[in-house]
Amino acid sequence: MTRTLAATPIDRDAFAGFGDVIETEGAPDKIINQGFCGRWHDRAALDFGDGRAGISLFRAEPRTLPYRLEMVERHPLGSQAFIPMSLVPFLVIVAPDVGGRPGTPRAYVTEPGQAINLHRGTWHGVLTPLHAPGLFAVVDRIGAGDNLEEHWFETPYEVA
Ligand SMILES: NC(=O)N[C@@H](O)C(=O)O
Ligand code: NI
Repeated sequence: MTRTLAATPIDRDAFAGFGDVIETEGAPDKIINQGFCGRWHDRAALDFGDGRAGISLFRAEPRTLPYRLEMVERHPLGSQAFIPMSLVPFLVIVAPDVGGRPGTPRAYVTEPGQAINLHRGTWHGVLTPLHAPGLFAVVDRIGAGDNLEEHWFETPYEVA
């Protein structure tokens, strides 16, 4: 048995309680490099607590919809940003915290060129590409301590 969860286009305001949508939206904050480059400056709330920032590369198998969501996780000690290395959409699943457990998840699909940053402690599905090559830069906390808490749903969701 599963529960259905509809994926919708990601909305910056709806996502704000969970994280940041990182994109070249509107005019750049600065024009740099002799006018050849626009800078959309400081677009995510990064938080690494007592650790440090790390950049890792993830190559994840693309998934297809409907996607079976069995687990969400959270990183209590730091934020985590998913930055696709190709201009393709990916699936982002987050959930509110309800008394230390995830509430009803929300599923979003990004636009090509968008990246996301999950705020510290946000319940989320693991990195979920929808298209090859599934290559992402991930900016998250490097440091001591247990920075991973998982929650396995008794009844999985079918994300479509
Ligand atoms: N485990 C790991 O490094 N990645 C997860 O945190 C994830 O959200 O994909
Ligand atoms: Ni994670």
